[in-house]
Amino acid sequence: MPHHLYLVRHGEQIDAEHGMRDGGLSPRGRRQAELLGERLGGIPFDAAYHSPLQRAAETADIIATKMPALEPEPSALLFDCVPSGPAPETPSAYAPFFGSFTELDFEAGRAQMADANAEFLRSHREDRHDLLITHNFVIGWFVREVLGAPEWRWATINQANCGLTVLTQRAPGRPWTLLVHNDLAHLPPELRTGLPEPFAF
Ligand SMILES: O=C(O)[C@H](O)COP(=O)(O)O
Repeated sequence: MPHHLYLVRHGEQIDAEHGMRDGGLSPRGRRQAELLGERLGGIPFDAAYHSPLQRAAETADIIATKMPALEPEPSALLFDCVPSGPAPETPSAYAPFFGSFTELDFEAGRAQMADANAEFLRSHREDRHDLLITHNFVIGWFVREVLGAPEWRWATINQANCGLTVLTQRAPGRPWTLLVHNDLAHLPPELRTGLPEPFAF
């Protein structure tokens, strides 16, 4: 009775590099979403949820055009957030990264992600496939959670636009496993965007 949770980062946002807070997808982002939709087309999803932000909602709409039975719904649990702050054991090299956020960000983010984990990682008795279309930090936190890694590790787990990450629970009550992380096989090199470091693979 496996339960598969497919985590997808939204497609490339228009003007993201200029710091726009939210916006629609760029032409490249729309193409990323189309190709991801084609890749996921054969999966019998039970449900799909997306962050309410425009870049995630548009990605969900495009993916859904490839799967007419799928009706993605917005979920505030998938909103972009900062899942937690640094802890005493956080390596000092990460201090500048966390320094751009506030205690309020950390508090709200941790509460949101606790609710998101409780909702989307709960056990089901039947086979299940759920699709979540969300943000880089949110996916990093889910991966950290199932690996049992220290909280600050979410900041070091990154995904490209329309990269595919899959978490699986083989049966109710069994541990969640990381089956796939940031798989980009459906995207040609010119559509692999959204990671801070240059990458070409
Ligand atoms: O990684 C980040 O900076 C935030 O989570 C925003 O990511 P997004 O581009 O996936 O929305």
